[in-house]
Amino acid sequence: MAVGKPLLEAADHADLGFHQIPIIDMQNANHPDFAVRKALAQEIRDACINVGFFYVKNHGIPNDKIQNALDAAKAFFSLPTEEKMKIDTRTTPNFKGYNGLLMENNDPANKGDMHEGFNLGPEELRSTNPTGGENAMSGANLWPSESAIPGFREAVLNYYHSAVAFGKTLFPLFALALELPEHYFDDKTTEDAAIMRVLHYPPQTGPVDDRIIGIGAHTDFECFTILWQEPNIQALQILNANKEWIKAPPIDGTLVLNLGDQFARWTNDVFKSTVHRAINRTGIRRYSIPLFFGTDYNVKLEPIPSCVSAERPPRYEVVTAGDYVKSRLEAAYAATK
Ligand SMILES: O=C(O)CCC(=O)C(=O)O
Ligand SMILES: [Fe+2]
Repeated sequence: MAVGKPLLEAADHADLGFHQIPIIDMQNANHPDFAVRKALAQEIRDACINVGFFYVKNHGIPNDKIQNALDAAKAFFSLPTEEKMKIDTRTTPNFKGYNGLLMENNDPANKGDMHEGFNLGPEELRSTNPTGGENAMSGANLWPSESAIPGFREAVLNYYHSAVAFGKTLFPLFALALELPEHYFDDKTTEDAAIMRVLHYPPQTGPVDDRIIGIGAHTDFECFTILWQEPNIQALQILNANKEWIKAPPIDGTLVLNLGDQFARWTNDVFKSTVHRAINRTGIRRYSIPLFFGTDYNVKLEPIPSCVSAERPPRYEVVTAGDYVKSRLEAAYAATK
């Protein structure tokens, strides 16, 4: 176990053959005592170095907001296809709006993902970053009409804002986990660069083509993902270093937290962006709501000094967060075949 070791030493001794995903209690995320926050950051650090996934409990997102977002999702995906297609992602900049089954493909070895989704980003551009403003991911959200689905927008935005607020409390903890000043990411996270997806996975029963699953094997693009998954339905799996798929079942009262490529880039792979996929063979339709939180889109993903050494030289070409996210989205939407 890596507890207590300096950051790079812990990363060099990472144990990536995990079979279990830690559960971390976020009760003390804003505790007034620095030592308490630092201890929590240490727990997070070990999960980030060894697994790249953990569950969070006491995340503070109220249950009724989750339930209302779920009800909104169910109502939205029950709309007639032609209503949903009025907000087809392909008609908008930057993949907002609706994508139908198989319109996206997250694993280039596969044929397409067996889910449909509604995608949104921040409602307004509110960067205070000196490099802020228009960016690679700019573009308004595209909502279904209020008359087609009353209350959808409000329910989805209520959950979005709660999840963004929770996400904002995590950046200082990740900074402490990286032996950085607690507010290191503050000036890099001024615009809430968070994309959310409301997803519906139809059940796949009978013979299933292995190249058409709920969402193909992939890493996420941003710093971290806050994932709500529907209770009692097993679909999410994560890949360990021994190439074993480890189940990540929903656990009551928790959300899944996983790291994405932006953090792998910021940390020069000290934090792991772990491959995962979802397959719904339960016979029951499944809903999930991932929110992907990155650094401001015009910020460059440069490796932070505590994660670079003579033995660990920079591993990635430096690009802006926005260009990175956009290139990955373009690839996912181009790669259905
Ligand atoms: O639905 C899930 O459990 C996973 C979704 C996911 O991995 C994604 O949207 O990136
Ligand atoms: Fe993902």
